[in-house]
Amino acid sequence: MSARISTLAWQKNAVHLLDQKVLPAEVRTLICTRYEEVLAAIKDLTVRGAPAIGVAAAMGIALGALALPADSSEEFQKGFDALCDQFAAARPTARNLFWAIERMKGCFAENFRPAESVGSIAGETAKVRQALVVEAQRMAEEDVAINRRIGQQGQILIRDGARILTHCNAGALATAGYGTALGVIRAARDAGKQIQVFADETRPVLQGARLTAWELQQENIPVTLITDNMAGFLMKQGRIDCVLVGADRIAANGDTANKIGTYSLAVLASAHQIPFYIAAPLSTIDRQLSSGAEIPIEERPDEEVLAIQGVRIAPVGVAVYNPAFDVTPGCYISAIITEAGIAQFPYESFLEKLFSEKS
Ligand SMILES: CSC[C@H]1O[C@H](OP(=O)(O)O)[C@H](O)[C@@H]1O
Repeated sequence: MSARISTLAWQKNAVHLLDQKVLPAEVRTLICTRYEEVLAAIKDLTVRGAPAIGVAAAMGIALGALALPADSSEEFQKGFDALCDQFAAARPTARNLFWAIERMKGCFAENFRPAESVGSIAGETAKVRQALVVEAQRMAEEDVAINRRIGQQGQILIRDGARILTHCNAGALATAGYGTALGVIRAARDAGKQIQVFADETRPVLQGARLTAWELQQENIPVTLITDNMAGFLMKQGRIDCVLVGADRIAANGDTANKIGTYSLAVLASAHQIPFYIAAPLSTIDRQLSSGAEIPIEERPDEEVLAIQGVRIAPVGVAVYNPAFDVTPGCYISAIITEAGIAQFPYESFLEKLFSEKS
């Protein structure tokens, strides 16, 4: 077994982030001592993946709160709210980012009592600052436990000998550990099932080629790298038994936003009668959205399409379109695997049932 991949960690009032921009060529940790560094790391994909950016934002907010000026209760509250607003603007699609910020706001509200006098402000804010650190660390631990439960739930869908196609990276690197889609793969492996994975390279920034292939190799899980345009050919050859991917935001009707290219895979899987599975924690589900039409789709810098790891591959001046996600309608999704159980179409009722059973 490889050493556990440490995607992110809180250590001695600093946030340690495995720098995913340089994997697999280099295994480098970015040590953030200021919240601005965590914020920048979310924006530039140093840390990425819906659950991972949620936990990273929580740790970034806790880090920022340690340095908030507090000459008065109002100043401290305003500073905290501004911190949360900055992280909420980092990336628009992953529901987990906003879910994590809401958790941190709840922790603040639960622990902060406006000081009666200037003299007591220090004591008041010290308590809140520590509570936020504890909450961020708790979210990281909870995420790993949730992913393990997703793995246990989902592995029953994976037969012995299964050939699984995955897209992007929904592994330990996209979470606080263990992974969602790759968590199901780990659980199936641990249940003694012989599986093999086909990993889409996932343009433009190659999370599949650089991250999923590397992550599975660390644990000797058989993985074959393919380019994104090969998936249909393998399905036609009868070499894929199921598609298994993560998610960034799931609407109440099961419509799911995930890395660009996921929708194409879902349509191809449907055309070939291949099961198409989403693995995601309940914190990815946005019950306020009735359908995927309302999910904000992030558009990212042209440079991600124009170059690969800094090497230009397109002519200067060419127009670029770079949506980071697409939305797969629930009718193309065979099952949504969560820590509370497996939902199937029609998703409104199934997902509501999972939430009610969890609470
Ligand atoms: C377990 S969620 C992983 C999810 O996030 C990825 O997007 P990005 O790498 O841009 O953060 C991708 O959509 C994955 O499926």
